[in-house]
Amino acid sequence: MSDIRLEGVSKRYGAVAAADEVDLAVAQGEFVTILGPSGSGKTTLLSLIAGLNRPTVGRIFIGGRDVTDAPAQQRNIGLVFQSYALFPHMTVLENVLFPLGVRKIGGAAARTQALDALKLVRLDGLQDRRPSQLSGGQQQRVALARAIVFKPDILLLDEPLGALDRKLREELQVELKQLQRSLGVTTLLVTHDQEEALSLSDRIMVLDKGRTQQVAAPADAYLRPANRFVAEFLGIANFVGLADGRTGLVRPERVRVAAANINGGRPARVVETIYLGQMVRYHLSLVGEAVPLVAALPFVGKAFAAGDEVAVSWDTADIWPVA
Ligand SMILES: Nc1ncnc2c1ncn2[C@@H]1O[C@H](COP(=O)(O)OP(=O)(O)OP(=O)(O)O)[C@@H](O)[C@H]1O
Repeated sequence: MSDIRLEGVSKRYGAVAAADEVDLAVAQGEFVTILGPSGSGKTTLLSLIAGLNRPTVGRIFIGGRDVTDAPAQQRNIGLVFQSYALFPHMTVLENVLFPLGVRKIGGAAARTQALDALKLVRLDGLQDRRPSQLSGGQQQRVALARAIVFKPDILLLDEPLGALDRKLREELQVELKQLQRSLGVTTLLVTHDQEEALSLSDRIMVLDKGRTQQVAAPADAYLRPANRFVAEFLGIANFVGLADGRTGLVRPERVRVAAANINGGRPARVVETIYLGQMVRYHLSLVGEAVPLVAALPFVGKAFAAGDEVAVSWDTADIWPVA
């Protein structure tokens, strides 16, 4: 049974369809990420599921129950936003106790539950501090503890790591994934960060202008995108002409680059070499066709330089036709 189900959900603001006939089924315990550019309707979808907003048409089901007209407080959902939205005058513990109080859970039981949640997000020992005495990453952990402390059926996360620097963000991504898996809580995450979506999720949903472009496992969407928009949104996309007149996608990791005089391939010139640490990225131009091409290869101590003539090739199995 699906834990979250959207059936033909639309949300219109005048002429703008922030959500446009969206269907989605999220399984119990699944981690689905909603990905799309700014204004594509990601936050709108979360707010409809949370009950902070009503769809113009369509139905929303949680745990098989039609909640389309149910108020937010009847949905047992944990929410985390990019702005931590902690209560500044309360301690960490009081912040985490808050949703329990709302649910009439108090006393020693509540305290134990809150301290357990703080332990899960690795904040044990900091319960008496105020939010202003915590780092951004710690504050977001408090927000996460507050969202899980009452054992929600569903966790909705709207750009929860958006305000953090890259390194901390990557650390918290791993923690978030582990926490989600250990709790087994059905989770919907909103992000505009492709890497975050690809690395964290069981499935991703790509949105554009309120419409679903694709719902698929990360590797599927990356290598077999439903259309050109998804291909370009999920990473660097090389488009090559196919013999039958169609266009094919080849991802940079699937492009081989060799010295020009070695075993065939198509002649190309290196336009730019970008060293990325473990990887090196070549911006290439196919000779005679002026077709730009990007290749990403593991860096093994030696790289081609701008101006070098090289030979590029790829396996036909690595080409995906796109509309
Ligand atoms: N209350 C509102 N009134 C009018 N239009 C709105 C309202 N809320 C959202 N919209 C519009 O709906 C569309 C989708 O907005 P939404 O915030 O869901 O996008 P998003 O993908 O979350 O964007 P971002 O990544 O920038 O947060 C946008 O065109 C936005 O301007």
